[in-house]
Amino acid sequence: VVGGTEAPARVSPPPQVSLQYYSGGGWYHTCGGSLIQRNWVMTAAHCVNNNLNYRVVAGEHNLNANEGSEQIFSVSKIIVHPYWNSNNVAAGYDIALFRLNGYASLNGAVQLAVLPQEGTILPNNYPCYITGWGLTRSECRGDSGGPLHCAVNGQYQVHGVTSFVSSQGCNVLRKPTVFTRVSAYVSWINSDSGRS
Ligand SMILES: CC(C)C[C@H](NC(=O)[C@H](CCCC[NH3+])NC(=O)C(F)(F)F)C(=O)Nc1ccc(C(C)C)cc1
Repeated sequence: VVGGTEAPARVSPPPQVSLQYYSGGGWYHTCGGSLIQRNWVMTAAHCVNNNLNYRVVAGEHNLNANEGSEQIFSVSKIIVHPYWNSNNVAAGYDIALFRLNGYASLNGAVQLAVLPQEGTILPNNYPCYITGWGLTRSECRGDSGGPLHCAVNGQYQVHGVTSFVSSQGCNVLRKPTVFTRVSAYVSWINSDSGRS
């Protein structure tokens, strides 16, 4: 995130998770995600590389410190939207679901995302914010897949999944960040993640 501020610890705990991959003996943050059920995470399809071994960390605040609130899960299943085409991010469908090998405990640091009503489109200039551990200067890489939080009737909902920015970088005039509109995928999410 460019021009952001550190999240107030433990205040309105976001459903933000860190998606990490294993390489050369260590785990690396690669994308954000949102906890949508105790054992399901929603992220961007462009975050998925089938050659990588992933884990999900919920209750993460400082990536480089163990703060005691972290809950770490391996991933038992990855569902990428069937229409996702990695050669055409502009076409959309940049959304994927990770099933966790366990159930997150919900507490002060770990909460579920509230998804919007199917089809909801917020008015222009509606105030929303993004969270993530992405880079804060050159690119914003690492924020991909993370949540766009918008308050509706006093309740924060995850309306977007961070998808892409201009190839000139993250904070370019007249080149807005593009999010996958979650409300267009609510039935797909509910059917694939076994939600009622
Ligand atoms: C150096 C970085 C900033 C390049 C930039 N990267 C991105 O936008 C990446 C991944 C995009 C998925 C497609 N591979 N996403 C992000 O950085 C995110 F904004 F999500 F955090 C990009 O590819 N942008 C892009 C890609 C395709 C288009 C088509 C619409 C032409 C436009 C911009």
